[in-house]
Amino acid sequence: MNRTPRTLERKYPCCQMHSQEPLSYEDCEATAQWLLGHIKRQPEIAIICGSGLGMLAETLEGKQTFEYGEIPHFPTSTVPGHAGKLVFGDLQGKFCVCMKGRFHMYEGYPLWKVTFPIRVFKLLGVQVLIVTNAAGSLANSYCPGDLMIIRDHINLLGLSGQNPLLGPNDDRFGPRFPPLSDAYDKKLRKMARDISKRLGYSSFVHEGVYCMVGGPNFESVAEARFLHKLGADAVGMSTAAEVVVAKHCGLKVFGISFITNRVVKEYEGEEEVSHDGVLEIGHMRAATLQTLVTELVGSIDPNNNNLILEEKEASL
Ligand SMILES: O=P(O)(O)O[C@H]1O[C@H](CO)[C@@H](O)[C@H]1O
Ligand SMILES: Nc1nc2[nH]cnc2c(=O)[nH]1
Repeated sequence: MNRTPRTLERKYPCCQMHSQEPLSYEDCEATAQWLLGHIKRQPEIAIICGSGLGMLAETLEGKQTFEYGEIPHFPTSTVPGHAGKLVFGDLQGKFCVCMKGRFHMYEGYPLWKVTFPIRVFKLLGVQVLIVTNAAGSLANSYCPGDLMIIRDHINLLGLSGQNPLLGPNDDRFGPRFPPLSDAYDKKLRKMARDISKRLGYSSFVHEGVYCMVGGPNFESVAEARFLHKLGADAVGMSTAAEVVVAKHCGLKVFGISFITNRVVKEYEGEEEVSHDGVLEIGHMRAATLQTLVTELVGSIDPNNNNLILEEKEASL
């Protein structure tokens, strides 16, 4: 039974989504077919731009842009810093699709809706997913403006029963019990580390563990200490659910966090985090993330199981 008050539904259309069944394989196919009917060829690499990191999409050549609202079954973006546009175009000679804005559970979307675009990407022919996000640092050595290659994640929502794969499994996407021990591709991580070295970025590019929480509030001091003790180096409100769905349907994944703030771990501290602050540092300092991701895309051969373009292998 739908218990969402009608006035709420009118104001926040995403509230309606809670009452719907997850979108089916056929719905994903319908969206993919609609997009394939409008684009020149199948994309090989998908990139999700995190909060305030959408400028990467602007660097694609021969851009074709779709508002989320015009794409069948697509949710709409409601968060500042997430433009709500799907951009197709060439980056370093690879045909890419960029989400300029992602969806979050705190917007009122169930996780199957948050992750719907990933399955559409798979059906479009995408082989590699690059996820980016804005995150707060828990590791003492990280500073705002640093980058963190994601080695692994703690999916706090998943551990407590909020998983995008809940419900009947459709084997056409992937297995009922997908393994997640190699979620963030080892070769892509090594490539990114090597590229960071070559670019002279090593002093501010780390590799660590991202923790996904539900949000929308930022962490209390006790929560921040708890997450740090759990083994998380950075925390945010996205990414892990997308990666679960990407791995389920067989995509290779690379993830990177842009550290926008230190998470407050001391009661005496004066710092206070805000979304405006997150966006501001993104605008000021995200060029390094853009350069690293662009170089990585240039080094990937999505059709080679080894993932590395042969001519680039020597220079890495
Ligand atoms: O993860 P992305 O979408 O980059 O955004 C991060 O920034 C927002 C908070 O400022 C939250 O949505 C958090 O998850
Ligand atoms: N949960 C969480 N998300 C963020 N996104 C950007 N910074 C933060 C943060 O400090 N905490």
